[in-house]
Amino acid sequence: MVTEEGAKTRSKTSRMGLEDVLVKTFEKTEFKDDGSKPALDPADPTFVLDPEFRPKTKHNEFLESQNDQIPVIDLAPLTSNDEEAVRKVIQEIGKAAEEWGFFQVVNHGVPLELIDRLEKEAVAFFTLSLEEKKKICRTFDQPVGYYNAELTKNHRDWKEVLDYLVRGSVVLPDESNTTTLSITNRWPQNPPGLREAAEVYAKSTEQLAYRILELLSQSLGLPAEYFHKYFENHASPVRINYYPVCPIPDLALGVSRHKDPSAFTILVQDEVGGLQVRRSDGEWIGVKPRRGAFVINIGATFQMWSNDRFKSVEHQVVVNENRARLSFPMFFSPASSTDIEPAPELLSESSPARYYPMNYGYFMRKRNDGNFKQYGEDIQIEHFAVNRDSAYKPS
Ligand SMILES: O=C(O)CCC(=O)C(=O)O
Ligand SMILES: [Fe+2]
Repeated sequence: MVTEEGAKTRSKTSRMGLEDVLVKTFEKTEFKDDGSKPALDPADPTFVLDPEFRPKTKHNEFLESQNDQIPVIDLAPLTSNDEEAVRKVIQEIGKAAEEWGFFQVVNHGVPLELIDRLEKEAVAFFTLSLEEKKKICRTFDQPVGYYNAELTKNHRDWKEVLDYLVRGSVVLPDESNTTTLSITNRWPQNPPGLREAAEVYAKSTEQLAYRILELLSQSLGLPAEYFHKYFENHASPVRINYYPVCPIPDLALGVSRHKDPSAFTILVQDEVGGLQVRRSDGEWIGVKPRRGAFVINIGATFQMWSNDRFKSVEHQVVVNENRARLSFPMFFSPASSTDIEPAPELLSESSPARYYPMNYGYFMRKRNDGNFKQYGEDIQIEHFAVNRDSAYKPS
């Protein structure tokens, strides 16, 4: 429900461009200010999805055939001097980004202990009382911290989150560059070790993200550092997702179907399972948990940069009645001032640009507006497609 207050804050949001910071939106529904309630109330009808959006397969159902699994890519050769093996990794990554838009990486250099440590701290945090967690509740002026009322594509998610920025803080200009907004991570007092575990995890994941960025560029035949310049002021968020046990797992989703707007997302999931990817034939394929592996998925930004060679693919999260689930996505995103367009080096007469340039900050703002049904269309990069009769076509 969007209240009058929600409408007010929405326009404030547009003005400030807060969405540039967080990939997902915030403060779209009001908190029930009742610390004694569970963080998610199964009696709340907003969790019940229309039949067409409900999950078709369970969190722990996976197809057996290897051909039905998203590719698993071993990054071990990157630390060797074996150029041929590195070339093979680049090729595999490019192929996975083109065919699936999703892949897993192993031997990636992020120590397993960092993941285990963050999992332990995250469980300690999310099992605190709602009242305690809400002490660092996300607000408009500080869109980082705890939240339990997120919508994805206008559907309520069965999840709690703790959002923070990889680089700790960011100063954002507003649209007219006259005022700035300073956002700084907010950490709970309890558990005392969460902050450090989260910060170390973010730094280590950021290094891996740069490595993946380079490999993706190389697979397109571009220099490894081609896209680095867009990330100098990146404000990529990490999201600690906690999906509590859900008494209505056939009716609700942890995260409804969506595509990420990031360049790509780099995610660790625990052993419970629940992430599902929509294959080109429409089938939802479960991503089998692999201890310590990172799941990488191409976001809208890289699809555009690659002029549709890479695919940004829909995914969703299925919850279950027996076990809570954790996942830690980092949405590796360019600075909000970046204009995204197909890389000119990839274009030719026979392969012209499929998109008009799109400002990343603008894209994020519009995505946010789209989450309020009455305010805006839920835009996708397709709205910037050259052959579409698009409202966003430059005049
Ligand atoms: O929890 C997951 O596995 C995926 C979460 C996700 O897709 C998102 O937060 O955008
Ligand atoms: Fe996602």
